[in-house]
Amino acid sequence: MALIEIKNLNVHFYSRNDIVKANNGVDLSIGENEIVGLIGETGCGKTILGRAIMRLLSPNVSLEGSILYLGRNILDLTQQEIQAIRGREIGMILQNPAASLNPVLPVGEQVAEVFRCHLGNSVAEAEQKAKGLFEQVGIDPARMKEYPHQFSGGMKQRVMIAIGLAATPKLLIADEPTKGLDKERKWQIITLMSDLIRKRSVSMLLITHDLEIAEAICDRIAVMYAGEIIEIGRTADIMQRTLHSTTHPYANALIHALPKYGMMPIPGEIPSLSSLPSGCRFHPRCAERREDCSQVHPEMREIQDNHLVRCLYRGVSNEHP
Ligand SMILES: Nc1ncnc2c1ncn2[C@@H]1O[C@H](COP(=O)(O)OP(=O)(O)OP(=O)(O)O)[C@@H](O)[C@H]1O
Ligand code: NI
Repeated sequence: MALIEIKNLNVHFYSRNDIVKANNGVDLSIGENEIVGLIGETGCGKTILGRAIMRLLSPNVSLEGSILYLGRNILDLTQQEIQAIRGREIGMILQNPAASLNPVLPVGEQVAEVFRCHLGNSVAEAEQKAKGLFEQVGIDPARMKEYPHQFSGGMKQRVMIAIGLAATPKLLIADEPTKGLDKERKWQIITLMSDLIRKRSVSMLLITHDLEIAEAICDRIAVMYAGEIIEIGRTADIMQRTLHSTTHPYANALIHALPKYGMMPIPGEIPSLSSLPSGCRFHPRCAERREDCSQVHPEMREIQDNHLVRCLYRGVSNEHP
């Protein structure tokens, strides 16, 4: 059984003037010991998907579909039930570490708290375990008494990783864990995270803009566009540049936007989630669009083993007539 099985998830926000369709018909599974990357341009709905799994969404939301966690639908759980899962079985590292840490509590306390509250450890046990964890994430335990403002961005991110992993959850949702870090720190953090996760057999949903990071550590990659998953498959199959005929034109464009592949900007504008384009949502920006792409909304199609693409023409034998 998959750890997480998301089926036909719709997450829509209702405001006075419009409906923001942040997630549309999302299907995604995460297996045990698996790292899945969720990539896509800003505003496409990645964070919302992560927050939906944790049921951390504002009250103006409408949720449809299901998110099965070990067979139980998270969307049907009571507040009490979901609270027992949050932090304990599913951990989350939020996008902004500065805002997620408590500014008036020493960092050591914030890690020890997880052991006390979620695992019922005594104060002494919790402190001991927190100390061990600080060593594992590369922070001198002597700094446990310090406050978040005394830490650099990279060090704060290490504290967040310690908090996220303290209870050894089954799944860690990491939302842009390397945002704002320089290149060297970015790779330090990502290597640290993937090592700790693999060692503890934790699965991870890694939300990122950074395709190179996703390529380096993910088993599979899901590409999101305008609230939909438009391609999902094994990392090597997604990143395979020479197989253009099997990669979604949008995923292709993302790959070619990487500095090492020519830094080609993607033309056109990111669509608004409150007025989505007809047909294929990418068609207004797609260099390969055909006539019916503006009318027919493509379904996900398996074009290779475990590789699905939402495009009318990819992988179809008459592609180059
Ligand atoms: N409570 C809300 N009410 C209305 N719209 C919302 C709400 N929360 C998020 N949105 C909208 O949902 C869309 C998707 O946001 P989301 O944060 O998931 O994007 P993202 O892919 O994570 O982008 P980024 O890469 O910039 O973090 C955005 O257009 C955002 O404005
Ligand atoms: Ni986000």
